[in-house]
Amino acid sequence: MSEETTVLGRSAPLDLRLSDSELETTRDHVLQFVRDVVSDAGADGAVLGLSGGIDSTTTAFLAAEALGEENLHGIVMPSEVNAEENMSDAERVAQMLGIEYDVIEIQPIAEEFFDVFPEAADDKQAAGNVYVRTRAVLGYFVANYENKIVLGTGNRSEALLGYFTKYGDQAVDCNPIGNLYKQQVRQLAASLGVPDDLVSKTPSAEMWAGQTDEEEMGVDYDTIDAVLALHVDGPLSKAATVRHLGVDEATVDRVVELYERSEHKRHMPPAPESLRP
Ligand SMILES: Nc1ncnc2c1ncn2[C@@H]1O[C@H](COP(=O)(O)OP(=O)(O)OC[C@H]2O[C@@H]([n+]3cccc(C(=O)O)c3)[C@H](O)[C@@H]2O)[C@@H](O)[C@H]1O
Ligand SMILES: Nc1ncnc2c1ncn2[C@@H]1O[C@H](COP(=O)(O)OP(=O)(O)OP(=O)(O)O)[C@@H](O)[C@H]1O
Ligand SMILES: [Mg+2]
Repeated sequence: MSEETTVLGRSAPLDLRLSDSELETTRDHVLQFVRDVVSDAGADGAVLGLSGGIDSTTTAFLAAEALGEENLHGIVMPSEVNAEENMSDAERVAQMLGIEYDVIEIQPIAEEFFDVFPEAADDKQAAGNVYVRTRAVLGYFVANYENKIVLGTGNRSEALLGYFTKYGDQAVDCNPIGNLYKQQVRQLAASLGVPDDLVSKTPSAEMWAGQTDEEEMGVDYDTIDAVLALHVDGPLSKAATVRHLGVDEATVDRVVELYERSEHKRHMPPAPESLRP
């Protein structure tokens, strides 16, 4: 029933790759999007966090092309939970593109938060979110000063699963790759000339040392993408999705659970309806 497809050297249950012409159209569409957001804001370029991961790398490649490397400012923000290799990859990306970048150590900033509320300092989710939100504050600090916008790096898979920190890495002005599933981000990255080791790197939020997205969510991205495309975004029922992909029902349930319970992250904070008394 299920047909295994190899995508960029990986085995994927559903091949979501774009054709060459679709890829070119998508690239042009994203480049125009970035230019429009910056010019509509009357901004002088954009700032983004560089993590050495595929999402920020792809976004940086696209934005450098859209805006010119002189108008893109990268910030690498290491903490004690970041692997050194990722931080040096982040610098490598900035150097490859020839963009201005700063390295800002955020451990001392996070420590201030941990010191003033030590009860939460050992809670890896709560503490991990402090690193993420600290980066957001710094991104806007630079953007305000330089009259730039903040580029987000969220993709469609993360957005639908709520796999981001509310008002953290999602606190941005736009998400250029926000309509692409993770599998398609990898494909676009490869077509843009992103080095293979970055294209195939294991995704990690790095909120704590050794974290990987797939381990935390309990499902691999290729399966997540397939369930999202067929069932959450698409028209297939749960049973048809299970049959088509050859996955068990619990896997589909898990993806749907992540989608449903993160609904609040995809909306502006609600207020009671106006009673107009
Ligand atoms: N139903 C509801 N209606 C309104 N608000 C609701 C809510 N449920 C929770 N909340 C609020 O949301 C908070 C929880 O959300 P949040 O603070 O985001 O925290 P949470 O979702 O618990 O953690 C963030 C998740 O995103 C992942 N992440 C973060 C950053 C980057 C990446 C990456 O891929 O790089 C991944 C991270 O690994 C973790 O799994 C609660 O403390 C509460 O304030
Ligand atoms: N140490 C860091 N320094 C600077 N920016 C960071 C750092 N960690 C995370 N970020 C920012 O937060 C974003 C969200 O992280 P996320 O892990 O989802 O993306 P990624 O690292 O680019 O790719 P992947 O999901 O494959 O690991 C990053 O793309 C980057 O913009
Ligand atoms: Mg990452």
